[in-house]
Order: sequence, then structure tokens, then C-alpha cells
Amino acid sequence: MISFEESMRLLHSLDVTPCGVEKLFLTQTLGRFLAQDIIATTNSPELPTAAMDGYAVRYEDMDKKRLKVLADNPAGNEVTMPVEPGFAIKTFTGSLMPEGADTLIPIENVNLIGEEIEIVELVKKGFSVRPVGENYKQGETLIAKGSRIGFAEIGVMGSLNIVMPKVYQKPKVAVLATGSEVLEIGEQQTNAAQIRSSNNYTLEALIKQHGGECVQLGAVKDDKATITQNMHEALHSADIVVSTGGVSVGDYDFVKDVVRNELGAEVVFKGVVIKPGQHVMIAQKGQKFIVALPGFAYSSTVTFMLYVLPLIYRMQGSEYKPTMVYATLKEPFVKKSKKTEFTPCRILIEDGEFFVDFAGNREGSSAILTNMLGPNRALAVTTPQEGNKEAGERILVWLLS
Ligand SMILES: Nc1nc2c(c(=O)[nH]1)N[C@H]1C(S)=C(S)[C@@H](COP(=O)(O)OP(=O)(O)OC[C@H]3O[C@@H](n4cnc5c(N)ncnc54)[C@H](O)[C@@H]3O)O[C@H]1N2
Ligand code: MOO
Repeated sequence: MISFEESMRLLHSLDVTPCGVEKLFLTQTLGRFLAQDIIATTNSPELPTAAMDGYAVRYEDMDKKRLKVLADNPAGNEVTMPVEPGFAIKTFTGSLMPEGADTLIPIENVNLIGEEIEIVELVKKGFSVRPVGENYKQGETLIAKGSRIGFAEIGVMGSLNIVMPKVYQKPKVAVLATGSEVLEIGEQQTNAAQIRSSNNYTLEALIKQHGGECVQLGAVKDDKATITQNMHEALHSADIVVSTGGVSVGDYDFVKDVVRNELGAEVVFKGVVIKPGQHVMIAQKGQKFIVALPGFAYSSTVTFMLYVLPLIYRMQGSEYKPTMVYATLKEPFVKKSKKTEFTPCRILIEDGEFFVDFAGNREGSSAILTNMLGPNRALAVTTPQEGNKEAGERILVWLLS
């Protein structure tokens, strides 16, 4: 078994080929990863622009107290008339500032008397004028290649008239649950030893949540030939093949042998000093990866996040960066092993500080997935050297939401 740090080092040293690139209509790119830098082709705004409704004036005319209003300058209007000394042009939020004017006096600061304004409250030079390039300057890289596209990225690309951004194609991740006791949803139960699968559904959800496309293979029995055939076919249709179950030491744990001996894959590592998930195995075949996760529901979920998410992100030209914070324990923490441990917990924010407790946690085996239900879920991460901790001590926490 290797240490957690060594497993991460090996994972990050893998040569991961990014997926191909495609162009999609702007709003279809939500959640995808950019395959191009987004560079401002113009200044924004391109010309000085009014930020309020009011009167465009020359600052040096402010002391004249009364100015004649020359014209109206609504937004969208290409203003041609300049503001001459002693005059004002009525100008609205979003209108270009007329030539000659450098300051905008808001409507609230003047009295309109016939065709003149009387300035009742002075403003500073340049007031309410958005300068050229206030938003961004021509040539600036606004969004880097590899960024995940969210609402702000969509809006900024819209403002740049980018109709079809280039994004990475979704990595295809095949999911296969193994276990003769495992039933898929909807499948008829025929004996009491059977259990419903959760793993392949949890993993499909995680794949989709992180930008991948799931090739759902369902559940298969602990049969070497069936597992071999499924994994073999999955290697043709997917970039990453993920299995659950069959990696520990039982007589029917065939997955590890299939990966090693039947698929002809090169094992990167098998076994890590972590809890849960110590039997996890990663192998590579050409540019494809096989990640064999333990069967327990909590183990397969945590190990998927640790070892598969980084591959999914790298295939989309990005990097998986878990959000880690230090939080203060509200209650004692009991270290269960001399491994790197991932303990489900709840994060609380009180007066701007992070706290953590284990409220509602069920105690038991790595089969318990319900400890990850609900909002504010997180994982406390402790090293093999760390022991029990008292309430009030700090602990490293991986935020999941
Ligand atoms: N003698 C030993 N026994 C076990 C060891 C060990 O080192 N020596 N390790 C334990 C640990 S730790 C883990 S983790 C598991 C991992 O075993 P496998 O990956 O071979 O998984 P299975 O035995 O196939 O299943 C484990 C457990 O999970 C349930 N399961 C399986 N598939 C699903 C699914 N799709 N959805 C929900 N639950 C699933 C299965 O019924 C088993 O209860 O081995 C320990 N044993
Ligand atoms: O290594 Mo297992 O996943 O702890 O229960």
C-alpha cells in the first residue's frame, strides 16, 4: 500500500490527453470548460458613457449655476452635437457622453427652469461618467482557457458577441457496478441476500455534476468473463472506465485480476493507506484509464472524488481543486485508524467563522452513504499522524457544496 500523498503524486504525474474541442451556441455552454482564452476585442465601454440620468456638462461650467439645455441625448443615440461652454445636453443612463462634456449632473441635483437648469448641488469632475475600458480593456484576457463556464462567463462572452465559444467535449466515463448481490433499480428481487445498487447512480450523478458524460453499464454479477467483456467494451466507448466492487481479497473479487491480467492494462497503483477506500486501483491502457473502486457505497463515492474527478477535469483542460478550509471542532473528533481519513461531517458558518460537527452521523462501516445527505456536508480530512481531537481544536475540512 502506498501513502495518500504518493497516490496523489502518481495520479498527477499521469499523462492525461484532453478531449477534443467543439463549438456550441453560447447558452448551451453552461457548465462546460472553455477550450479558448476569451480576450476582449474592444474596450468596454468603447466611449465615455453616462452612468446616471442627468445633464452632461463641462466641469468648469459648474460655477455658472445656470446652463442652457441644448438637446436631448437618449441611450442608443449616436450623439453628434458637442457641449459648448455654458451649455448642457440632457443625457441618460447608458447614453454616450457628448463631446466636450466631462461630467454628468444627476437630475436630482438641478431645477429645470424653462430651457435652463439651475445647479443646486455640485458634483466632482467626471461624476457619473463611465470611462473607456471601465469594464475591460481591449486585448485583456478575461476568461482563461480551461475555466468552467458559469453565469458570469456566459454574460461576459455575450457582451463580447461570442456566439459559439469553443469548449472541450465531455469526457466519457463508463460506470460498471459489480456484485452478484447487487440489483439495479427496478430489477425484481428474488432472494433476501440481494441489495439495491447505489454506486452506479451516485457515480453517474457525480460524473454529470462535473461535466462528464456517463456511459451507464449498470450492474453485473461477480463473473470474471462478464466483467472482462463489459470492461473491454467500455474501454472502446469511454475515456475512463470506473468499476465498483470486487477489489479486495475475497474469492469472488475478480475486478482486480481482470484489470491486471485480462485487459492488459498497466497498473499505476493498487492500495492506498486511506479510510475509506484502501483497495482502490488505478490502471492505464493507452490514453484510457481504468479506476476500480471498492464496493461500499461511501468508499466508492469518496474514492471517485479523490481519483476520478481529477482525471475528468484534466480531460476538460482544467484542474480539480477541492475547496479545503480549516474549521473549529464543535465536538471531539475520534480518529479511527492510522490512515489518511475522510470523515463525513457538517460545516457551519457562525459569525463568519467555519465550525464543524458530526451531527446526525451514523456509526458503522463504509456502507453508509446517508452521512453525505443534506446541505452543508463536508469531509474532515486527517493525516495518519493525527489522533483524536478535542472540541475547539482545528481540523481540515473538504467542502462538498
Ligand atoms: N478480509 C478482508 N475483507 C475485506 C477487506 C480486507 O482488507 N480484508 N477490506 C474491506 C474493505 S476496507 C472494503 S472497502 C471492502 C471492499 O471490497 P470490494 O471492493 O471487493 O467490494 P465488494 O466486496 O464487492 O463489496 C463491498 C460491499 O459493498 C456492497 N456493494 C457492492 N456494490 C454495491 C453497489 N453497487 N451499491 C451499493 N453497495 C454495493 C457489497 O454488498 C458489500 O457489502 O472489502 C472489505 N472486506
Ligand atoms: O477501505 Mo474500505 O473502503 O475502508 O471500507
